[in-house]
Amino acid sequence: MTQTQQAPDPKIAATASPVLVDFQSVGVKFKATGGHGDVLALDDVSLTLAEGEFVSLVGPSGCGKSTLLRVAADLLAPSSGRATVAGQSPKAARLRRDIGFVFQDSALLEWRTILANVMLPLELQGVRHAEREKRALELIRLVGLAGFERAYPRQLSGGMRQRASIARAMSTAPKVLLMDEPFGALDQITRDRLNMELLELSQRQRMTVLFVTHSIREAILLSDRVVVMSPRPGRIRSILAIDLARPRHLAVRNDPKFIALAQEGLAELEGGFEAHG
Ligand SMILES: Nc1ncnc2c1ncn2[C@@H]1O[C@H](COP(=O)(O)OP(=O)(O)OP(=O)(O)O)[C@@H](O)[C@H]1O
Repeated sequence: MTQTQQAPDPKIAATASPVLVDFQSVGVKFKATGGHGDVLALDDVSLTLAEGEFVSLVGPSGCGKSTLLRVAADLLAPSSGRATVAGQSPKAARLRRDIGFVFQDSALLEWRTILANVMLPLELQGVRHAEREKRALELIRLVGLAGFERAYPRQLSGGMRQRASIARAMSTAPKVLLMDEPFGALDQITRDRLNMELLELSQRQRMTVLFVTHSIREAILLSDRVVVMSPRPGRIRSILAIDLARPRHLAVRNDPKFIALAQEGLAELEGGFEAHG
């Protein structure tokens, strides 16, 4: 295999802010099942996210993007290397509710109202009822769902459900938000709108976000850095620094700088395929 692995540019990785997510030579191997050999899903992935940074992972299907997120979320232990979140193990970070997770499917509890869904993590944390209701109502307003507190998930559109699941993930004021293709199932206009809202929210709350998407344009629109991964075994192929001014609006996609970055990102993705094939 002639795959090249560009070393991440230290200039873009280094910032003065503390490191919030740290992957050190992370490898994940899934054990053989039912006639299939072992699957090396991730190989030697090192990546750090500084506080307040928005980093996206892009790469072909099966390159290990979700696997990397699952390592940070303590849903999966790495086979080699280590990960820390907010200076502790992912498990400790999860128990302290320093991690918020948003999936592609909103994963809301259908039998609970939107308010009760958003309050759930606080309930598990033992926060008093009055306090958790106050916080949940604020978040519901923040994500643009005021008026739908008593609605059930099935009464909401896909975009509204994703807003609710973002509010729920933010309810414990996590230090790190992990988002796995949160807008992948939405139509383009709803997706654009939620991208704008997430841009604003992440800026305002100075959130540290690790975001998985298949769309290089979505990644560039939102991120400070875009990590391009190569096909299995997933490795970091290159890292693009997105030096577009903030606050950003959808119109930035017409900016020649944006177009050049999108071309570069696409070339990196295609290069990964060619090197692999
Ligand atoms: N629990 C598991 N057991 C065995 N193999 C797994 C398991 N979870 C993931 N894999 C394999 O690991 C590889 C990486 O999967 P992962 O879901 O992380 O990829 P991805 O980049 O997120 O893909 P997609 O873009 O399609 O969501 C894939 O080959 C997948 O089949």
